[in-house]
Amino acid sequence: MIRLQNVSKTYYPTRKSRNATGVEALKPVDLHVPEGQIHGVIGLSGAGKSTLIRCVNLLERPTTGSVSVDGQELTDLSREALNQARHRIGMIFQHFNLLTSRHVFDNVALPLELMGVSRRDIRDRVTPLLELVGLDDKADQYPAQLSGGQKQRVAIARALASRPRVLLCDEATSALDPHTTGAILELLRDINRKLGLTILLITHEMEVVKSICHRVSLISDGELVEAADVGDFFTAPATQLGRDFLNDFLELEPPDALVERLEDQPGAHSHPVVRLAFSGDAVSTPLVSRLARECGVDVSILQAKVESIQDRTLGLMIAELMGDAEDTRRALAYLQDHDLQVEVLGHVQRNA
Ligand SMILES: Nc1ncnc2c1ncn2[C@@H]1O[C@H](COP(=O)(O)OP(=O)(O)OP(=O)(O)O)[C@@H](O)[C@H]1O
Repeated sequence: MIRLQNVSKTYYPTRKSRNATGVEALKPVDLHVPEGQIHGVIGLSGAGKSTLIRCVNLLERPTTGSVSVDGQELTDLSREALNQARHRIGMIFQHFNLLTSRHVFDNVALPLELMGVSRRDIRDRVTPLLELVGLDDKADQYPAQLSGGQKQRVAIARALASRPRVLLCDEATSALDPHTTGAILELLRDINRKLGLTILLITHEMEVVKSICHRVSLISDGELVEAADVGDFFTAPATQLGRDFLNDFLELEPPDALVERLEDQPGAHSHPVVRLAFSGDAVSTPLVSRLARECGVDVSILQAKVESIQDRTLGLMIAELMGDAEDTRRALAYLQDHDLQVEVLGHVQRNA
């Protein structure tokens, strides 16, 4: 449904300064979001998320590459044809971008007015949309009279007015409290299911990815460095940045007192400290007793938790494996053989 090929964006100070050094916000990226999927792009501030999503509806014109939405190449279109094509691409923003002088009904009606739709057809379209987003009793209120969550609901209804095939969400919940964020994400999931709408969203919050995305891409310094189904990403991120996002989200870091004692290299009397992630059958395996029985190592659990990521269960643990060098080596091999993700955080002297 959305296909970016070789899309890059360099910002130059002025239109005529292409020979000057610009800011390379997006390096050439490829991205494919199939119909009906919710795809999240996550990254740190300044990574290029907004630039990427704004290239999809050409709010930013890419410096290179092709952008195709619903089978239509957008970069070749005339201004008028592009305006037509944009009716099929709704967008919502972090700060809602509502017109303060129009009440709720007229905010939602705006794109239809611009399309020249009759007043009667507008009523027939806007009324069920307000019901869909749960604001049918607020039609005559002004944005200033609404909460943040309600404003975003108006923005969602407005984005849906032209019956788009695709919805772009630019940090749509970043200005909302956690409870309201949950409600808006629930609404987006509902819309995705009911209308079969394809959604591309950008966020810096793992909670958003965990709650509603089917697939996620990680953006860093203008590059898409990792892409995975959400269950896989939360179980075994492929990059260090992915692991950092996951660990921050799960708040699973070794205690500070232990970090200070960690050494990179094993010593004659040190033990490895490991971070383990396990999903599927491994969650219900009596791991600790098996390591003791089969490998002869004792396991000191420093932190552990179990998370539900959509339909998967993810177990996480930080543990010290205590035994001689040969036994701990066997224990690490045992864990890897049983499909656990094992990261050795360092080594700690037993009697330090
Ligand atoms: N109009 C612009 N002119 C010049 N540089 C820009 C422009 N817009 C963005 N940039 C630069 O491009 C890079 C990527 O910015 P972008 O806004 O896409 O990142 P982001 O991941 O959305 O960040 P944030 O989460 O903070 O909004 C940054 O270095 C930014 O300073």
